[in-house]
Amino acid sequence: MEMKSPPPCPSTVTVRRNPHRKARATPATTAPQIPNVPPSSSTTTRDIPSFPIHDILAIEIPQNPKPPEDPSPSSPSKGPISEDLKVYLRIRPLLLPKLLGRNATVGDQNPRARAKNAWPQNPAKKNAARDKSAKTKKTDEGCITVNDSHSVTLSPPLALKESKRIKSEVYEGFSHVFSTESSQGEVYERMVKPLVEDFLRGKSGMLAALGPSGSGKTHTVFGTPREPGMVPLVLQQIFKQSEGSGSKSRSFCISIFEIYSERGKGEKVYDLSAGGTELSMQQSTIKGLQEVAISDAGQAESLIACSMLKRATGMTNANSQSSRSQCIINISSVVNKADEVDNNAVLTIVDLAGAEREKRTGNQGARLLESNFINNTSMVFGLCLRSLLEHQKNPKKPLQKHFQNSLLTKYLRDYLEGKKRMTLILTVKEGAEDYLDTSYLLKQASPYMKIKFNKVEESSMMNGNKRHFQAFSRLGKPKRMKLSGLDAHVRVVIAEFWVADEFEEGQSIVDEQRLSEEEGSTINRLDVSENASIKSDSADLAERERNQEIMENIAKTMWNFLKDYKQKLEVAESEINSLREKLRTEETQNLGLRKELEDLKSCCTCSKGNHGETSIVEVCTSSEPKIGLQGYGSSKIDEKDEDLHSSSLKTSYCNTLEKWDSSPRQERDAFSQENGESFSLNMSGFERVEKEQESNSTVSNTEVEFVNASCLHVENSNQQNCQIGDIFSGNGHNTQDLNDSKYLAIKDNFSDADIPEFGIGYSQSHAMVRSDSCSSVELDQYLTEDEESSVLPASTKEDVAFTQGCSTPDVPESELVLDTSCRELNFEKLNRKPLPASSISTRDCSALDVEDQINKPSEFLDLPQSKKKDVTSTKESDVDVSITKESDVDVPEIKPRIDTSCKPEKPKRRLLPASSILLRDFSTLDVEDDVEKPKGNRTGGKLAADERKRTQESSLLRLLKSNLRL
Ligand SMILES: Nc1ncnc2c1ncn2[C@@H]1O[C@H](COP(=O)(O)OP(=O)(O)OP(=O)(O)O)[C@@H](O)[C@H]1O
Repeated sequence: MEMKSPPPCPSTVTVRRNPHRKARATPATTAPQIPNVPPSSSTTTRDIPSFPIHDILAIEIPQNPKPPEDPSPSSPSKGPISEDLKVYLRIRPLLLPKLLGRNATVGDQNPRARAKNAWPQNPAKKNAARDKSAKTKKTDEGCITVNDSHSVTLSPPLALKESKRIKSEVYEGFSHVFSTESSQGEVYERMVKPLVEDFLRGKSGMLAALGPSGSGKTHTVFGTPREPGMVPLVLQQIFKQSEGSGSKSRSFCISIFEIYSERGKGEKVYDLSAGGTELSMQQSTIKGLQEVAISDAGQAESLIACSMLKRATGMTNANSQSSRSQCIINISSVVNKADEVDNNAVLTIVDLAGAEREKRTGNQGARLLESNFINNTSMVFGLCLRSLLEHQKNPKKPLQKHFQNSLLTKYLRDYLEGKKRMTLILTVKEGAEDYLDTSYLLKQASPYMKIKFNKVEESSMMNGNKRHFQAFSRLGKPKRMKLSGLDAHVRVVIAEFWVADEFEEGQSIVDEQRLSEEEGSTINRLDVSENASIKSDSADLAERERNQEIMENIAKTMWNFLKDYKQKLEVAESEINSLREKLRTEETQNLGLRKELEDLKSCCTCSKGNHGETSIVEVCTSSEPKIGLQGYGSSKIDEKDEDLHSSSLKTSYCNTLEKWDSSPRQERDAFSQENGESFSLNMSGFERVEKEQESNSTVSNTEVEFVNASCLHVENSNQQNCQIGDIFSGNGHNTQDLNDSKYLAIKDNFSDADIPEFGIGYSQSHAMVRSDSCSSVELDQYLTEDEESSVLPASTKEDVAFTQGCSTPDVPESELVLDTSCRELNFEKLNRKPLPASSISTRDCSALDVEDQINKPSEFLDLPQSKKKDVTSTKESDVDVSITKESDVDVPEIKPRIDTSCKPEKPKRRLLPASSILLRDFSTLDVEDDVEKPKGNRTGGKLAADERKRTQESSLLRLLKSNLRL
């Protein structure tokens, strides 16, 4: 064994304390220099321990606070006590030439151990090399010395010390410092074995190796066949312990993958197991990562060896086989028996790619890009731990999410956030040329020793399913946030999707978690049952994640659909509101129109009430025969009535016309002449009542449906007898155009031989002619009802509406409205003051003195017969003749109304046509006066005629009185 005397104590030593850095003189506490023991054989090294002078020195100087005792490998867990992050430090020894091999790079070679060139050399060069070797030997004495098992002293190289006056620094607080002489076994025993035991007890853990390139990370983790690393030793320990216990209830799986960035284009995950391909990472889960079940350590070692052959490595100036990727190994234990108390756990071992300095490695091109990725990952890893430390120191300081910046930190998120226990091993090189790398690492990593883990006593169930359980939490929160705007029904529907698929497992986990919190001992049994399904859960994890994505898509789709539907509903509602507004407006307008219509109707009704009443033209000189024409108001006109008037009257009209036409013209003329004065009312152009009503709503027109005579010719003698004339239908005396003009001729023939001829004709088809002009009927016969039949033709009797109540011959209730709006009256030849009926509107005539009416036409009677013809031949004179009878009380109220819209020429003399007598409200009528008062020229002064006249008057008086009694 090669013994080496301890190096001379430096005058001043800088001891680095975490977090304080204080340089102080520690002459007595010089870090014990671990003898540079050649790693010949581990067995030899263990058999012959080195001189314990360092331990003795460490004991004598108790100034430094004693680091926390490392838990005994065999000591059980002390429960959920907060533990500090364990940080170990391993110092790689300077490699001997024989260990480096022929292919060793310059960086790997120790100048002292460099193989000499077998060929003879130039003496000058040989001397120069000797000098250089001597100088290098001086500088490579080492920059780091182990003070004790928990502290080291980092001494800058002489050049730096002289030039930059950098002082030595003491770094203490490590869980353990493995000197260059420490073997793999020792490292395992002190550092990894506690993790393995916890792992076998169901505690998950992680071991991560950090350090500069070539510092021995890979060597520590994987080792060599001769010096197996931590992974092989873990596997050996696992199977050894399992075999020792004789229990086959536990099975183990191993998975290995790497995170690599080729040429710095991005991080990728590769499965390093057999048949492994590129993988993808979602959140903290590697999708498709193979877990290979292992049954013994040899199988596992061969598997790891094969995996390491696939790992990305490269040659740099710092390391001939420099790792270019982050390698992660997961060893999981699965408990097969339900009654097994032990828990399931995962032990993760991470071999990080070493940080590199460009000057040191000399990387260029793709290698330099890899260096950037490696350094970036190391930096992110350190930032996460620093953030965790600061967060633990000051809880108000939020925990930064640096883990998002690299896949490695994403995968190790739970560890980097202090949720799982983690162990770090820092590897450094003792060479002086590695001072900067070592110093940088120690400065950065030494504070991590203050990191604490408060919840390391998690159950295996929680460990194994925590991520799974958190996945449920992460699954639910964002969806519920998104679905917060949905109504309850949709939420229920979506929740059913979740519940149906995932709630069963989640609920069981939740229940068991609750039980684990409430019942500490019972949780293990539940864990056993849960652990039985852990393997299937992990196998179904990908499927559940896929279901999760599907459900998220469904939720998004439903959300978008409901959003669009809501918008459409809003639009529809707005349209409905607008339509409602329009409807209200229309209703208000409609109401207004209705009111206006009602007003108009009421006005019309009033007018109709005044004028639309049943009008009856009853012209009779005695009770029988009576010729009455009933007219209806506009509202009461129907086809029946129309037919009545049209057909019946037409018949009579035609008959009359026949009679009239058949009579010789001379006779007619003679008749007119014989009757002396007569007046004619020329009424023409009456339209149907309905048309008139529609056109101008002239009530008077509507009331005279049946009296649409173009001309009303009343021939009246000067006799004072009631004039019961003939209403001749025809175009005046000319009967050529019967439709256009008609005559209403009331002829009062006072001669006994003469029979009053009464004819009413109205335009077009409605014509009524009661004419007996050609026949003479005695007045007695006329007045006698029995004789009526003989006087009146059958047709006439049928066609004419009789009003039985009217016994007063000359006092019928009638209303004569003469509309002269379109009347064309020819009064040019009216020299004898004829009073045309058309010129008289009886509508608003409140009263009319019958006497005057009877008396005044006397002048008209003086007209020559030719003049009369001219007057009565006027065509198209619109005359409203309304003859209304409301009561049989003979109080004639003649309401002549003259529509002056056309302002016809006012007749010089008023003639009182029979049609102008408004019998409506005819309250009083003094027949005697009527008989007596008529003035006019009597054409004949025969005594016999007077006698008959008196007889006639007396008869009429009797008749009138009888009617009045009725
Ligand atoms: N403790 C040790 N004892 C003996 N040899 C060691 C020790 N540590 C490392 N080595 C050797 O040093 C060389 C580099 O070690 P290693 O490859 O493990 O460094 P590294 O930190 O992994 O480098 P990189 O980060 O570049 O991968 C290897 O040849 C290895 O055998």
